[in-house]
Amino acid sequence: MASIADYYAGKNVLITGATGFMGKVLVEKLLRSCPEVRTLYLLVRPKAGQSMQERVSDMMKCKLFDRVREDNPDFHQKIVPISSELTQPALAISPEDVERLTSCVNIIFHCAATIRFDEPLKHALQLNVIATQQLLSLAQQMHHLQAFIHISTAYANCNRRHIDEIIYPPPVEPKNLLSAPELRRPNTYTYTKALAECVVQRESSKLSIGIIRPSIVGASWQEPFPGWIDNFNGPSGVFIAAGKGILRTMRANNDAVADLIPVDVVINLTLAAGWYTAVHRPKAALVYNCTTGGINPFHWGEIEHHVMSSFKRNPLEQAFRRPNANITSNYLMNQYWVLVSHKFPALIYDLYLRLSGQKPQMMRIFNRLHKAIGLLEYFSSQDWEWNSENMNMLMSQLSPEDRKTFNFDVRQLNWPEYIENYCIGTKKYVLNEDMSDIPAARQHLRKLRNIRYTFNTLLLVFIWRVFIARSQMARNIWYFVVSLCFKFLSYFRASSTLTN
Ligand SMILES: CCCCCCCCCCCCCCCCCCCC(=O)SCCNC(=O)CCNC(=O)[C@H](O)C(C)(C)COP(=O)(O)OP(=O)(O)OC[C@H]1O[C@@H](n2cnc3c(N)ncnc32)[C@H](O)[C@@H]1OP(=O)(O)O
Ligand SMILES: NC(=O)C1=CN([C@@H]2O[C@H](COP(=O)(O)OP(=O)(O)OC[C@H]3O[C@@H](n4cnc5c(N)ncnc54)[C@H](OP(=O)(O)O)[C@@H]3O)[C@@H](O)[C@H]2O)C=CC1
Repeated sequence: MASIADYYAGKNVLITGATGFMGKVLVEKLLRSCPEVRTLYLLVRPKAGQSMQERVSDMMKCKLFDRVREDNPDFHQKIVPISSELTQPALAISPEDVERLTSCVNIIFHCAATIRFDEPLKHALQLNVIATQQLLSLAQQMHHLQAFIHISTAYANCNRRHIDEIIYPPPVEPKNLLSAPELRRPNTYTYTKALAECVVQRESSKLSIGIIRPSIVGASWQEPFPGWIDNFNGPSGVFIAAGKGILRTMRANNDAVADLIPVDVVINLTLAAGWYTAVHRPKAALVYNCTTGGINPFHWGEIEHHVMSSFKRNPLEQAFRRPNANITSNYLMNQYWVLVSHKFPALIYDLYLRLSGQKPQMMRIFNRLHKAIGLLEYFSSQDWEWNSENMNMLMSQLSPEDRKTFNFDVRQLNWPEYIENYCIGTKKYVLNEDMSDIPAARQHLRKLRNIRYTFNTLLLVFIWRVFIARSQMARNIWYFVVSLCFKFLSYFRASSTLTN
């Protein structure tokens, strides 16, 4: 049987969502590990005043593509951007481009989606469901299509505890989308991704389909280099906020499995699934739960520990406070720490900003942070069990060489090392901070520690003074404690003089 790279040789690949986090890693890996691939057609929209060509050229200049650039400086010749706005009728692809795509595309990777948890339902449906339906219709017109790979999420069925590699009945009949009475999901994202799976499954008699369900996608593990990450989504924003000393408490279950999956693992599995689907043409859509919890579990409590110690070793610049965050599943305890460790320092800092003639901002930052954290807590407070038989089956189908090149064996993942690289990745690639500034960042943390000691001492003295001034009993206790200390001191001094 052909190896994965041999299969992709000479193939025309269509990718949606190529400018996104996972799309970029997919494009990079295809170009690097399948150098004979013919053309990558990327459906891209103009955005923020940039044309689609400008966006794609900028993307290819990014550090992520350094290794590909080294291997083949002309790699951009294989990339053809196609203008498309997925929320428009017929995906807003010009008739000439439709003609071109239908005559040559061999495999489709559909990554585009809105992944915001607070997306208005109408827009989430438009992009995650209706655009998927339209892409499937386009796929059916393609004369040489061999596989359609849809990227879903492991949380599409998060209303269940145990999740098999099957498509469950939709939360509502997709045809009656806009009259949905209630979501029965924590957000519009998971709801619309569940609907999209049904829409995809319904075409599986006409197309060869694979559905990839990653859990919480994090920084790269190994490829193209460890720790690559470019956004604040999911845990990345939480890690950064904790590393900056802003986030000190969050509601999460220490003992619940943190089902993080490195982005390169997801992409390797996706490419392998594309190969398998095209070569074996399974009769029904195969679903691949792409998760770590059942294979190499790691828990939120352990993540907290490793994130904190990593940011103490490699601090972020200009931290607000020393990184020291705790997670708790207790609602009241969390509320207490929110008050003491978030709101109180924010108030004091905003007061300082006001007094120094600057605009207060900390309370606003905390309000946004609490909104974001509130949306994530559903996922960090409980666990799920995913069946990953198809992932294992796929691994068993790969040659030893492909198993190395397209490695998705998460049993080999060393979590502490991964988390360390992840935290360093957020520093280098999300915040664009230089590693050479670490000594200055450490110095800043020492300054913060001294400020805290001074503040705490002054606060203690102030409280005690107020207390002593008002209560005879407090004064008596104070004199008693002080005289006891003196007695102990003179006892130890006397006994040490005797022994000498
Ligand atoms: C106590 C700490 C210990 C650490 C250990 C414990 C860690 C527990 C972590 C738990 C994490 C659990 C995560 C579970 C997620 C599972 C989900 C299922 C997986 C998936 O299938 S999809 C991927 C997940 N999707 C997301 O994560 C999207 C969630 N985000 C949103 O929905 C919105 O961004 C949000 C949160 C509603 C905020 O919206 P809004 O206020 O409108 O802000 P913007 O998104 O427009 O962003 C504006 C601007 O701010 C930047 N930004 C965003 N977040 C942060 C941040 N945390 N810190 C700093 N800056 C941030 C953002 O990039 C934008 O910048 P621009 O320059 O682009 O304007
Ligand atoms: N990140 C995660 O933790 C997880 C992600 N997934 C799934 O993986 C896939 C990729 O996610 P991820 O890369 O993180 O998401 P990103 O938000 O980083 O990327 C989304 C992509 O979709 C494109 N897109 C959005 N709206 C449109 C539109 N109207 N027209 C054309 N393109 C559009 C974006 O293009 P543009 O640059 O123009 O905005 C971007 O390329 C999604 O299907 C998601 O559901 C699943 C599990 C976890």
